[in-house]
Amino acid sequence: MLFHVEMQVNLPPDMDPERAAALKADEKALAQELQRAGTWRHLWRVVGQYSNVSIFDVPSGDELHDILSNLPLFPYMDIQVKALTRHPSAI
Ligand SMILES: O=C(O)C[C@H]1C=CC(=O)O1
Repeated sequence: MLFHVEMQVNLPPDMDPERAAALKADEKALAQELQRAGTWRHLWRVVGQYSNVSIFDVPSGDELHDILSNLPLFPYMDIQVKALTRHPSAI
């Protein structure tokens, strides 16, 4: 199943910079592992925002929830998910 996921990152302005850098490095490593595995199909930056638009390919919403809730930045993100299905006019 494909899912369209928007993640808005809201790190507290007073977060320790070393803690923020460590979270971002951990997030990057996991994001790249999931991309290599074909699970995180697309990852795009939204211009002018600390947010991304992503496409995930996972068997179920439960599995997507597990992945998203285990992201290091999860406690600091607002996430919106849309399940996708094939458009009848798509070629
Ligand atoms: O930067 C972001 O959009 C948040 C998150 C998603 C992938 C990653 O490395 O960080």
